Amino acid sequence: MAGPQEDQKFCLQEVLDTFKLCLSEKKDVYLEHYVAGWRGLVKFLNSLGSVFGFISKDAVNKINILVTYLHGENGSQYVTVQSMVKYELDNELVDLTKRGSHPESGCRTLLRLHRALRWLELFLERLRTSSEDSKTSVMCSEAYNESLSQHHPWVVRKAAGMAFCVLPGRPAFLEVMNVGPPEQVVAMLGEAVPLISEVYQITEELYAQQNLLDLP
Ligand SMILES: CCCCCCCCCCCCC/C=C/[C@@H](O)[C@H](COP(=O)(O)O)NC(=O)CCCCCCCCCCCCCCC
Repeated sequence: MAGPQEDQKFCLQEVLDTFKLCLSEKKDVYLEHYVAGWRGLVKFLNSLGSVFGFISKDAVNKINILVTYLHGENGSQYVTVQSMVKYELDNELVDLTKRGSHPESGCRTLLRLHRALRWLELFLERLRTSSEDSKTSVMCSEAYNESLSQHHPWVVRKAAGMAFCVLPGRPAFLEVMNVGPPEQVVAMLGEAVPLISEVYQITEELYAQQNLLDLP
């Protein structure tokens, strides 16, 4: 469950470490580490202030759904994203075309986080390559418009846009990552972005193969 962890200080290294642990030797994605990565990111979001509360609340809600499966009686089926997809599809536990008796399947829940991971990848890449005076709010909304926003209704897009406006400037933003001087953050981002991108690609291919990219 999302415990007091979310109140602790964010550290980019920790998120990097969890995403490193995500991939098995045969490139399966471990759900436990995937959700741990998201927990770390939620900590970051919480440290930015209550304006982001509606976003972190939704992320925590989704993390908790997945953790409940992971620790539930069929937890062994949820060890990797690959095994989860197979198990839920084989047992008809996914609403495929419209919301029905399985509105909170692991597959549809993870898909929401997966789409947000693409936003993260685009945003962090912009942050990494930006100049000192670049605006985080612009980088954030560009990344959002290229990815996640397509899946959000107008009202959510509007609220997200308003929240982006109060993001701290680049120097303060890099500082909250608790890595050290900006050059060090940039170097760490150089390590983190490809990792995040690989986890994203593997999940994307799996979902595309199984026709799961539009789950309601
Ligand atoms: C750094 C600034 C953070 C800005 C976050 C950008 C993402 C904006 C997402 C806006 C989501 C609004 C909340 C509602 C979402 C739901 O409607 C929607 C659909 O769910 P449903 O189908 O169950 O109804 N949910 C979602 O799309 C999932 C959103 C999950 C967002 C998690 C965002 C975590 C951000 C972490 C920030 C880390 C910053 C990087 C630091 C290294």
